[in-house]
Amino acid sequence: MKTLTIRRPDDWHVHLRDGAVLQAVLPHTSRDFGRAIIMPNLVPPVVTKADALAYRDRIMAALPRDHAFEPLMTLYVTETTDPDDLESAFRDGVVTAAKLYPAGATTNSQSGVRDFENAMPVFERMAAIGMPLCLHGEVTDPAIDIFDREAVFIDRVLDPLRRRLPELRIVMEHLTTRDGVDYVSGQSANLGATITTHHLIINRNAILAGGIRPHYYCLPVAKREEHRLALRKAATSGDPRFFLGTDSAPHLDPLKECACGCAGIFSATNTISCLAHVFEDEGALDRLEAFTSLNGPQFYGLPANEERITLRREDEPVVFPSKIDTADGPVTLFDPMFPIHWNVVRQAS
Ligand SMILES: NC(=O)N[C@@H](CC(=O)O)C(=O)O
Ligand SMILES: [Zn+2]
Ligand SMILES: [Zn+2]
Repeated sequence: MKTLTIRRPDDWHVHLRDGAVLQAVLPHTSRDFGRAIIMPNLVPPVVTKADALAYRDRIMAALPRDHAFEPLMTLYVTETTDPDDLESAFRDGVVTAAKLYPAGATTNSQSGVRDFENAMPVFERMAAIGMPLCLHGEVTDPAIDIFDREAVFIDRVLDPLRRRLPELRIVMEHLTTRDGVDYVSGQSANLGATITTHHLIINRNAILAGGIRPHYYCLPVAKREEHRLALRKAATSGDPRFFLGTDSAPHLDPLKECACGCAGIFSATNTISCLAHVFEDEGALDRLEAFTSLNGPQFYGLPANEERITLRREDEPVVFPSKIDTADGPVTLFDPMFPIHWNVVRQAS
């Protein structure tokens, strides 16, 4: 039987939410991942050091006792973020990065930044103290086609910001296009990108296959097949600029299965199994560890996890639940639409 042992992965972009959903989804992340960058787009968002401390406490309180997991907190940048509070949160190790949402770009981004000029003092402080900036990289101009919003963001926002503040460390989150892969590949320093599991597996057809399929809708929206292929090449290349950020983003089923469904795909439960399938398909199982466990810590200046996990290729497909239950209702799990044979071997606890 085929097995693969790798350093314990980290998730460099995850939504854990709060309350009953946090309680239900956290074990799915903390079981397989050693650390994760925790997105701050709660309602209201995590904007101050005090908010981040309180949210971290709620996460730790929800953590199963036998899971060793470190949440790496982030602050949500607004036009009124206080650079001193942000610096203090970073220097005290309360937060690892700050997250910028263009206002209106995605779920709970209404408190985000409208005019980037107003966030420049925050970016300058971050550059000075070496604090990474995570970007939701899509323009919000309604005149721009939704499938072009990432590529236009790179031209209009990311590249000018990089020229103005080349020392600012930036992560282009959930990259979805060949344009993004090409841009990141062409930069020599201070730029990395996360790639989700689902963008390596689906293209935009999945959202509209025989009907509208809300559980394949996320932002940035999945693009054409040529973009998926570029993402697969980047993720499986071993290039240290690309690393895993699952963007596992749970929404209760009724909020997705409706006339104006929320964006977000919940994938924490089967992400590692899906990734092993993708890397095997690409003949790159030997580079899975770089993508899931080495490149991210290297970008963030952290040591790789010392623990290991073992994956085993089962003869029979591994069965995952189609939904998980929370006290607030069900959340549908990402279905990759192929049989999954790779399983994370669970240690008896
Ligand atoms: N990715 C998504 O489709 N949704 C995320 C927000 C985000 O990461 O943009 C969410 O919070 O639900
Ligand atoms: Zn986003
Ligand atoms: Zn996200």
